[in-house]
Amino acid sequence: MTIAIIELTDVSKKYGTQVVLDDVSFAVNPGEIVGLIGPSGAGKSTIIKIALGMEVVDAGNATVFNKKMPERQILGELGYMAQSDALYEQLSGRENLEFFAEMRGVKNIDSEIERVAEIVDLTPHLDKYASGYSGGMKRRLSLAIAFLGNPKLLILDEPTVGIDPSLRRQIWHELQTMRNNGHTILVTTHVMDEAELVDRVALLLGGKLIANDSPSKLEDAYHVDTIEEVFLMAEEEK
Ligand SMILES: Nc1ncnc2c1ncn2[C@@H]1O[C@H](COP(=O)(O)OP(=O)(O)OP(=O)(O)O)[C@@H](O)[C@H]1O
Repeated sequence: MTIAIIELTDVSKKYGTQVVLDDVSFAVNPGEIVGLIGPSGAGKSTIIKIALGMEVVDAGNATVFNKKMPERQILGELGYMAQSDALYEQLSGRENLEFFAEMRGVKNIDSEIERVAEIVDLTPHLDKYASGYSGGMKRRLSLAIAFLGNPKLLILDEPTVGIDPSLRRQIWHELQTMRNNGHTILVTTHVMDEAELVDRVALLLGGKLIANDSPSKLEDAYHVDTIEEVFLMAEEEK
C-alpha cells in the first residue's frame, strides 16, 4: 500500500461561522504533482496551511510524511512558497537565499544558490537588493527559496503569478523533472492551462472537494476538452 505524503481525512475547518472546508478527504501520493484549483476563497490556501501545520483542523485529521500535523520537525523536509512573498527587502537576492539556506540546514550553500537561481532565471540579479526586484522577480526568488536543498515535498501556493509565459514554461518543466525524480508537489493555481500539466486535479467548490482525478479523466467525465471547461461546468452545476 502506498503511504500518502500528505493526507487529509474528513477535514473540516471554520473561521467564525464560515465553513471553509466541509469534510474534505484528499491525499497527495509520492512522486505526483497535484494541482489544487477552485474559485477565489474556496479554501485552497487553507488546505495548504493545514498541511504545513499553520492552521489546525476543527474536525478530521491531517498527516504529512505519516506524522500528524502540526509537527515542527516536518518543516525541514519540505519547500514551501506562500502566496505572498516573505523576503528580506533590505538584503540582496543572494543574501535572502543564504539566510533561508542556513536556516534550513542546506549543505553546499554556494552551489545550491547557483542551482536554484538558474532554475528561476535570477542569476544575473542575485546581487541586487530584493527591494528593487519587480513583483515577478520576487515570486521567482520565493520559488528559488522553496527549491533550496532539493526537498522531497514542495508546497507551492500560486507559484507562477506575475511570471512571464516562457519562464513559467521553464518552471513547469523543472517541476515535472523533479516529479520524475520522485519528488512530490502540491500546487495551487488560477492558471487553467497549468492545471493541464499536473498528474491530478483536486477541485474545491463551496468547501467540498468535488473532483479529484487526472486532467484527461476529468475532461472525459465532463465531456469537454479543457480543465477550464471542467471548472466552469462544475461551478454551473453547483
Ligand atoms: N485567518 C482567517 N480568518 C478568517 N477568515 C479566513 C482566514 N483565512 C482565510 N479565511 C477565509 O476563508 C476562505 C478561504 O480562504 P483561502 O485563502 O483558503 O482561499 P483560497 O481558495 O486560497 O483563495 P484565493 O484563490 O483567493 O487565494 C475565505 O473566505 C477567506 O476569507
